[in-house]
Amino acid sequence: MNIFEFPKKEQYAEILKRPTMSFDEVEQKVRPIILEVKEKGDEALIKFALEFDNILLDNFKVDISEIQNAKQLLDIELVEAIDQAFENIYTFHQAQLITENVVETMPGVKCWRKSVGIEKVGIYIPGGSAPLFSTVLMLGIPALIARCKQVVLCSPSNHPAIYYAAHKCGITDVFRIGGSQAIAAMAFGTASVPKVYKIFGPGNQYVTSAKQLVNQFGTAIDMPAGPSEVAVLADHRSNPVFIASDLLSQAEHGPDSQVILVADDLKVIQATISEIEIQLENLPRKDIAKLALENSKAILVENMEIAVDILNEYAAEHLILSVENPHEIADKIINAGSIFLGDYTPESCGDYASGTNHTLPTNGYARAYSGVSLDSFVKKITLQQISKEGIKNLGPIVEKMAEAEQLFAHKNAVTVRLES
Ligand SMILES: NC(=O)c1ccc[n+]([C@@H]2O[C@H](COP(=O)([O-])OP(=O)(O)OC[C@H]3O[C@@H](n4cnc5c(N)ncnc54)[C@H](O)[C@@H]3O)[C@@H](O)[C@H]2O)c1
Ligand SMILES: N[C@H](CO)Cc1c[nH]c[nH+]1
Ligand SMILES: [Zn+2]
Repeated sequence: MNIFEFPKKEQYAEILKRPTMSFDEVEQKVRPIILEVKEKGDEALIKFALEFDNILLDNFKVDISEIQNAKQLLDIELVEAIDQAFENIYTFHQAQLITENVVETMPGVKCWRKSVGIEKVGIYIPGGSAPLFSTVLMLGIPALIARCKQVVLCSPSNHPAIYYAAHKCGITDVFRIGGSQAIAAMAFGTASVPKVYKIFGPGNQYVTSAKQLVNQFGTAIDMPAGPSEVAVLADHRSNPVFIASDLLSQAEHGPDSQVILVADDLKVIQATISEIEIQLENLPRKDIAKLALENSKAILVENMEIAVDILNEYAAEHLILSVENPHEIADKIINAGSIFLGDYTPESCGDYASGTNHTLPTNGYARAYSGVSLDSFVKKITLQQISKEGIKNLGPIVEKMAEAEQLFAHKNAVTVRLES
């Protein structure tokens, strides 16, 4: 992890570059996969499962009995942990249900909205290097609350915890398919896999690029949620043991993950880097984490104002504010997927069980995108009703505007009513 001391503003972009492949580079690999699945359906899925996942499957659909009986294969403590995480995530997302007000914009002109769950959704659960069953909860729970009628789940992993979490969320359409081919299968549909309207879920660069590509063919997506990243802001009083553990928690996701430490105290940076070396040795995924650390940076700044500038430019997926006054700093952050305040809020808690969603925008997309929430699974339909009194109040305004746009049929739709 290289240290950059007091960088100038014009150096920020170079220092904060992500280690991911360029969009064109990944797209070149992914586009042919997508097109082959579109054209050949299940036949292409069988070929790619063998090529990329080394599995020979003739049936991708997971038997319902495997989903119903998965709990029995899990250790009881894990079942209890999943159950509690389910409760917390459910509670946080259910609180996002809002009652829409009917707004009277002019006397007799009433406008309102209703939320409707997207009928058919697809959720991708990463499973290439680790079976991320927590992601089933993060996507399955809001889909359940939104009352999406059909939820299709694809994952390259057949870990029973994925199936147990799916069972808890009422998901029965589960397919053992991974990577960009899974995204294409859900976008276009195949003989085995139903076509959906919107695809959700994190994944590696191939998965993320595939989502962006199928979006061009007309399937909606949540957002680009690629290789995990975290930025930590520390000050003189931060605990290097805590910070090192937080940085490593995201570094272990994959070699293309990135972690960033910003601090106004060189001693804290140095102590954190030493601590990373110590903690790394005990991690089973230390080789992966080491590679991610090669892409990672520590930045020494003059003060917290500059730190905030850098963090807003970086737009981290996760931002931990391990500082004396985290609320004050959080108020100044405008670009981040999810913010963790104080010394006792490790990002891992948001990854699994505090309640917030862990499917978040990476690679700087937090400048414009939000993470997954209940809203991601619903459409808001606007409704309006205008009374006879209302058309008298609003009609002349619409007539005037329609005439100015030279759209006389528009004007007439009002005029015939005003004259009736
Ligand atoms: N942003 C978020 O919200 C978030 C949340 C959780 C995880 N993640 C990220 O998800 C990712 C999970 O990655 P993963 O690889 O473990 O699992 P994954 O399920 O995303 O990808 C595995 C699939 O990639 C495909 N693949 C592998 N090599 C390929 C190649 N050379 N060409 C084409 N396809 C190939 C395979 O089909 C395989 O099934 C990590 O990067 C992690 O950081 C992000
Ligand atoms: N940190 C990931 C989001 O970037 C989510 C996750 C799942 N399991 C562990 N972590
Ligand atoms: Zn994580």
